[in-house]
Amino acid sequence: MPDTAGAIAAAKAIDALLRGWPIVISDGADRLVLSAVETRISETESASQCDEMLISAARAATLKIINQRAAARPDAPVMIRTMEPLNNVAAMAIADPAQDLANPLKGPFTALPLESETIAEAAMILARQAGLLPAFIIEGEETVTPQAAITASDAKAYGDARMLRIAARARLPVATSETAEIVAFRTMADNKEHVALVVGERDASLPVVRLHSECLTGDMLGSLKCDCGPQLHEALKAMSDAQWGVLLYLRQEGRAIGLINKLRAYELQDQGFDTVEANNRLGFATDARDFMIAVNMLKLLNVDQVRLMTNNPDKVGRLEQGGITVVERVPLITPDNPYNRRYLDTKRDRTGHQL
Ligand SMILES: Nc1nc2c(ncn2[C@@H]2O[C@H](COP(=O)(O)OP(=O)(O)OP(=O)(O)O)[C@@H](O)[C@H]2O)c(=O)[nH]1
Ligand SMILES: [Zn+2]
Repeated sequence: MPDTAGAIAAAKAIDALLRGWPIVISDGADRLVLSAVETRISETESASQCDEMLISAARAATLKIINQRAAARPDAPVMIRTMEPLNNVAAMAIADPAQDLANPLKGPFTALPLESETIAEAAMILARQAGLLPAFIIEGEETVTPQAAITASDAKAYGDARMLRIAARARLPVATSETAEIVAFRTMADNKEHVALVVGERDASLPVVRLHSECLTGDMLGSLKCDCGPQLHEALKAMSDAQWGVLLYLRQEGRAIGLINKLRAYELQDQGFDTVEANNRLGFATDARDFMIAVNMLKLLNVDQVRLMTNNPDKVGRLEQGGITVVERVPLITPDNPYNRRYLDTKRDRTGHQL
């Protein structure tokens, strides 16, 4: 059964974090009151200073802070204390790797024992779901009033792909096919409007299917840094050439770290890091996408066998795990250019793309 109460608590917590309000995350005996560094608003002067922060393992490694809790897993978030109280600007410099070159000297810090790894990890999940940098200020219980309360396990209920349903469908003639239908999905677990375009007339043949993750820069602005725009158009053309096909337009911008964090990753790429290193340095997984959303969209469309257009074997594996049979993988190779060559090389060499 989908966890409705958990999803509601998570949605409220994410909303509060985006507004700069403190939240409380609890887990059994432990609780932590925290605000996202990026949006934190301090209502009173006394609340504006802080000396404890929760940061990602990757960020701690970059700042050369060793997790001092012997039992902690190497990728567990790290709690730090600064010598001097910090204001929001100084806290942001600790949180954001983009400022490292301009502002290399930070600290000294002490790593504190992490009372609850589960709470710390829940905070990291909420930051990613909110599209915020995964860095938090620990607030004093007596100085702030939390605006949302959530348990660590509720954080994991957010985005539960099972809560998806078809909300609207309509004919949508497009440039590559006059017989296309758009199907929009709604989920109460997040506020993302995922969409499918069913191209052509459904028949007994296996559909060509493309899972396309949102890329504002590539899809809309013609960015040359990635292959998304050309892949989108190539896929639509392939679907009209075949008898029919289904394009899923998944609202997982930046491999699900959100547009702003993706642009932060671009800033790091301008400094020399590749797409994988940039994600990791920001404190995110290399690929944070949840393909169960795609699985459930296909099931709601009564599509359970596909010819999948992708170069990414991980997409094939994740669809199969969800119960969709990938009868064939159809490569989707688009021309490279001087701006996306390194990105494509990294996909081939580090994330197993067959390019
Ligand atoms: N975080 C991050 N996301 C990126 C970057 N470049 C592109 N993206 C995102 O990556 C996603 C690309 O998704 P897809 O083309 O569906 O997937 P893929 O894993 O490349 O696999 P293919 O099916 O072979 O294209 C989009 O959400 C883009 O916004 C980057 O440098 N950093
Ligand atoms: Zn792109």
